[in-house]
Amino acid sequence: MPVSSYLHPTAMVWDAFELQERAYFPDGTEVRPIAEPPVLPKAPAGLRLRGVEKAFGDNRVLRGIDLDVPAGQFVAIVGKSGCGKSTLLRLLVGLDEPTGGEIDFIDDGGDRVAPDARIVFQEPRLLPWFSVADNVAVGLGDGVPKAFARREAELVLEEVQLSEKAKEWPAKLSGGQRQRVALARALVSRPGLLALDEPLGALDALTRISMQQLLTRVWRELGFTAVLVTHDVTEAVHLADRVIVLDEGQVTLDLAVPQPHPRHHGDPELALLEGRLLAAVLGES
Ligand SMILES: Nc1ncnc2c1ncn2[C@@H]1O[C@H](COP(=O)(O)OP(=O)(O)OP(=O)(O)O)[C@@H](O)[C@H]1O
Repeated sequence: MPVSSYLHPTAMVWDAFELQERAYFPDGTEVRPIAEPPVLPKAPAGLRLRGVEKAFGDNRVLRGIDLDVPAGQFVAIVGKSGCGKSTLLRLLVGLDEPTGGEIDFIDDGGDRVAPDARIVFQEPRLLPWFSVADNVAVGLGDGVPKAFARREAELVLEEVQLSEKAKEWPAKLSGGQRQRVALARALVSRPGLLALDEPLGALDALTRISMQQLLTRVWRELGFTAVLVTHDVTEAVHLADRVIVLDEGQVTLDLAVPQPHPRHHGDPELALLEGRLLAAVLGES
């Protein structure tokens, strides 16, 4: 039996790439040596939440969330401090379990698919003893051949416009650049869903605007589903197709943002939406 013929085809391509050996698909055809490894093809993953609850002891943080997010949509979640935004995000990416209800990942046709999500936090959480490229490759997990991981890291660093820093140490980067590395690490496995927990919250105003533009571009190019938690309603309406307001663990407003990209600061229609959102967050509507 040909070596590796029991492996998943993608794994065989990795083998061929890493070991420069002959590898075969299950039908016996040889895997051609590849100069350029493929970017992992992934479809966006939509979400279906039904009656999602989360309690910490007596503290009922999420109280029956029902939500449908179509594959490829960009959703922002805003709300007062402590209303449960980060808790909801942690449930979506599997960092915590709901105490009630169901969370399903779905495809375009509404069929359930395997959970496939990554998260970016406010702090980049990079490994200081790894280069930028190696930090990004961490996002592919263990057991991936080094040469393949290196190439994928290079590709995604190009997407976040940081190729020239691939060999640099994280300590040598600016705050915005570190956050771009964290974004690249989350995207390198081409997740179906990207969760963003205040990822721009620690950046200065100008860097924040350029990161918003970068996020929009990367989302449009790669096509994943995005769920962004932010305190900033201006940021929410600039990035998202739809903004959800959470209050005491319940959805109190679900607002579409139909404006096409690129969106401009000072756009009066966006300002109107910001006003509605702010009123809802403050409980004035
Ligand atoms: N691991 C935990 N154990 C106990 N309580 C928790 C835990 N995580 C969150 N909470 C509680 O859940 C509530 C919601 O917290 P969460 O971090 O989701 O709010 P948030 O809306 O993201 O707030 P912020 O905008 O300030 O980040 C808070 O009362 C918090 O104390």
